[in-house]
Amino acid sequence: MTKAQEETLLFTRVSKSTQALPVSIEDWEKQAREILPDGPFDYIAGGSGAEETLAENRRAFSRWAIVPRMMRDVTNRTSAITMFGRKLSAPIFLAPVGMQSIAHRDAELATARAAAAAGVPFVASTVSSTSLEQIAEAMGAAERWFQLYWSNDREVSASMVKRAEAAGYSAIVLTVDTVMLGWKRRDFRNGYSPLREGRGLANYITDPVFCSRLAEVTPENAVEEVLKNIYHPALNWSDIGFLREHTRLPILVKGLLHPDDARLALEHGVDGIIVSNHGGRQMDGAISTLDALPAIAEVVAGSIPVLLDSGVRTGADVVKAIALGANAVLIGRPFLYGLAVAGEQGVSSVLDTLLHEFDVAMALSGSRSVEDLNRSILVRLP
Ligand SMILES: Cc1cc2nc3c(=O)[nH]c(=O)nc-3n(C[C@H](O)[C@H](O)[C@H](O)COP(=O)(O)O)c2cc1C
Ligand SMILES: O=C(O)C(=O)c1ccccc1
Repeated sequence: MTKAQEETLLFTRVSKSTQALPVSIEDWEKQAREILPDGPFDYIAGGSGAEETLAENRRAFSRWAIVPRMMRDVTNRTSAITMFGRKLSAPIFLAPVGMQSIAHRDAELATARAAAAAGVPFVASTVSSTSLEQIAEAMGAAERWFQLYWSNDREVSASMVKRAEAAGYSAIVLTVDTVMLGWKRRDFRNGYSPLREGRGLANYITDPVFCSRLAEVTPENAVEEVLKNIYHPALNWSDIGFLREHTRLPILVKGLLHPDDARLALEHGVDGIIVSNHGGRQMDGAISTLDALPAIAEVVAGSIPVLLDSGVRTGADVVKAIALGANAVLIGRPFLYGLAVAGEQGVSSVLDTLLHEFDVAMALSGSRSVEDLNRSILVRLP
């Protein structure tokens, strides 16, 4: 980029920022709080228990400082990566988030369109407000993965995975940290349960196997049956074998924090790991993901992709996670705040900011590519 081009970029950004849209995630969150009722806002923003892990996820990023390198000619740089043989424009994904209609009426369709436009992969949740086929249609050929919540009735799991494969999803993300729902005080206080409200039914009531299990397909019956399946404490490593028999797609497990579990994931032929504590919404008191990452990256040693989520908010956060061994990161709440405040445009704006921040952070830390980022530019603060 020439100096003139850079000035133009900066100038457009400055003139754009005179519009009403927020610039920082903190500001997006503030506006979302103003727009949304307490129930949905607290459901999105909150964590489980005393919300210690929720806070710890952010603190962990502050405990690492970037020690940037200079004089490295960062004119020609790229944030592109390759994962499962596919080229992605940046190491940034939208995390699976269910029931997006609680944030905005356009729900997942708005998010999926914004993701497709930005070239950022979208991970569709099992408990989406719109079906995986509708989401696929909104995305055209853009990269999408499907997140599976295991069902006790595993034929339901198999059916959803088959549908995802048919609808052009290119990986399956099995979430393993939610065998039951986390203990969320804010939701008890607000008496709020979007699942009970029937916000996450779309993939279930469009599923032939799921529907065949209902005496009659009514929203009430569907909600009861979903609640029965969402509680699946029997989930264990042997279930990976069952999934493998039903799909040719790469299988990632989401929610690992222990290096011994990473070892087991490799033994069971998993294709990728997402280091996650569910954004501090499941096991409160759990280790932050940034603290859990190095030991897992060491076990995996580059043999399969390792992704991280929970607390990623800025371009510098992305640099830190990658320098500590992640191949990519996912963001959850930030895009939801964008969605709540301004629908598709809000998600686009949050993504645009994060992608540019990452590019600037990479360049200013002295890196030309994602592969250039490593431990040598980080120090752990006392
Ligand atoms: C409102 C909400 C709904 C979520 N729903 C799902 C879900 O359906 N499936 C899943 O695997 N994770 C779900 N998550 C967890 C996210 O995928 C992700 O792990 C987490 O939001 C990352 O942390 P962050 O919000 O700090 O970026 C949800 C998170 C939020 C905030
Ligand atoms: O809210 C969540 O974090 C979540 O993952 C979830 C899980 C099951 C049903 C609804 C939401």
